[in-house]
Amino acid sequence: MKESFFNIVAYSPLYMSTMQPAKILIVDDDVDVLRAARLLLKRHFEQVDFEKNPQKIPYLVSNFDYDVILLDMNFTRDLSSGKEGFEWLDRILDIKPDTAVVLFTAYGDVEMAVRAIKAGAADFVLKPWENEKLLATIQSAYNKRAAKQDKPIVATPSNHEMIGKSPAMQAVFDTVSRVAATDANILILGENGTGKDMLARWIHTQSDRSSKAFVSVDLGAISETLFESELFGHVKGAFTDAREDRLGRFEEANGGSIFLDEIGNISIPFQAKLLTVLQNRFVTKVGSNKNISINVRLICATNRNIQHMAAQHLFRQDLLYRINTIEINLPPLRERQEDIVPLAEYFLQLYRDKYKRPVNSMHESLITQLERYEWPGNIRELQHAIERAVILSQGKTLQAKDVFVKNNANSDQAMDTGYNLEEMERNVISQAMKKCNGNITEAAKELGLSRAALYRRLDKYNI
Ligand SMILES: Nc1ncnc2c1ncn2[C@@H]1O[C@H](COP(=O)(O)OP(=O)(O)OP(=O)(O)O)[C@@H](O)[C@H]1O
Repeated sequence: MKESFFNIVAYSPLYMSTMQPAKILIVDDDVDVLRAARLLLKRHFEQVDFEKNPQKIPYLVSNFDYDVILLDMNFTRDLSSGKEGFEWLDRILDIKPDTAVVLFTAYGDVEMAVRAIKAGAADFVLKPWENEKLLATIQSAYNKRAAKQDKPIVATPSNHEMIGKSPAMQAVFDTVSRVAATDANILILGENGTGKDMLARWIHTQSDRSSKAFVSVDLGAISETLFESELFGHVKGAFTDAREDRLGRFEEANGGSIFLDEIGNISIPFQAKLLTVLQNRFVTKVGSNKNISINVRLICATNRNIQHMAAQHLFRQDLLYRINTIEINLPPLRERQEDIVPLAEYFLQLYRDKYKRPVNSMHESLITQLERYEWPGNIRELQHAIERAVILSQGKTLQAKDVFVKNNANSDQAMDTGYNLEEMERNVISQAMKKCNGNITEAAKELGLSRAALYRRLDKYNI
């Protein structure tokens, strides 16, 4: 069948051993979005179809058993209200009530997405998306559906190898090898970008639960109104718009692991609710009085000084005792210098292959600068810097100027002082990140931005 971005291209699954057994449909009227999302998803999921025209949705949903539908909220008829998204969500759920619908949402439409979740959508993803987040969201939506249908649940794919030859990282790996197979609760501490999420996934894959779900929840991104419904689920009719029963994240993770990221960010009342669930080992859906027992391995993470928070009564000491049976500290990159070059080499290989660039080595002066720089955004910053440099590089050897654009290794004065607005925004964000030692939540506060908005800009500027 000829490939065209205006029609569905193929309904036949591609069977590959590394593929996840999910059938995905993407519906969006933006051809570039379709193209980019499909390119990414087809590397991970067995069948990825796409459709530009939403009118075809009823036919497709009735005839093909999609696990997950990635649905735009606005098509051309009505550019920004999201009304069409709601109508199509309703149609899909009328035809196949158990389809997991993930909404594509422009930044600024988050309130609307929250309403959509209450109306039965599985989740939402902000456009432009972060690849890892999009993959994790689709995986999680698939797992939710699989759990309802008794289908096999798959672990979230991890794209990367975990690098670390420094004594600090060797000690971390040693701890992980001893505790992964136990069911001990683990608390991972570390600045933003130090690899907490990656380590949590790694622990899961090393555990006996690896064939079951790994469910990641960013507690910092869940609004207070959605907290309980998101974590514990709700029953049909629990509130206006609750048109279907909703599986909570704990139930979704049953048998596997749940990763509660940014645990230091939840309010005291929700800390109490979480503690009750962890103590009793059952959840109660919003609107129900039935207890559902859960069997999950708990991994939590935070970039905040949680002991200090507990001392100041900002975090419940009893909850802290529950979650930190084993505490793992991921040191900032500046404290594990031995890892900088191996990581840079690893990312160089990764992006050279991904973008098919000729570059294959790093100049000595670049190595010196990499080791001298403080890396306030830690591994994420290094990864983005190398990715950008590989894309822009001309020759076979990566030079210092390719990585440290207008920014010499250690100094703040190295920031560009021109009047280009984008450059100025980039510089202000870099400075805020430095000032807050790479802490996204604090930098976002400092800049008057939401975390999501800051993440988008960090991505945009490859900071
Ligand atoms: N040891 C490592 N080896 C290779 N890549 C790594 C390593 N640690 C982290 N990364 C990569 O760095 C990026 C940031 O890691 P991750 O998201 O796990 O950090 P984090 O501490 O959870 O960040 P945040 O607190 O901001 O959510 C990811 O792309 C991850 O794949």
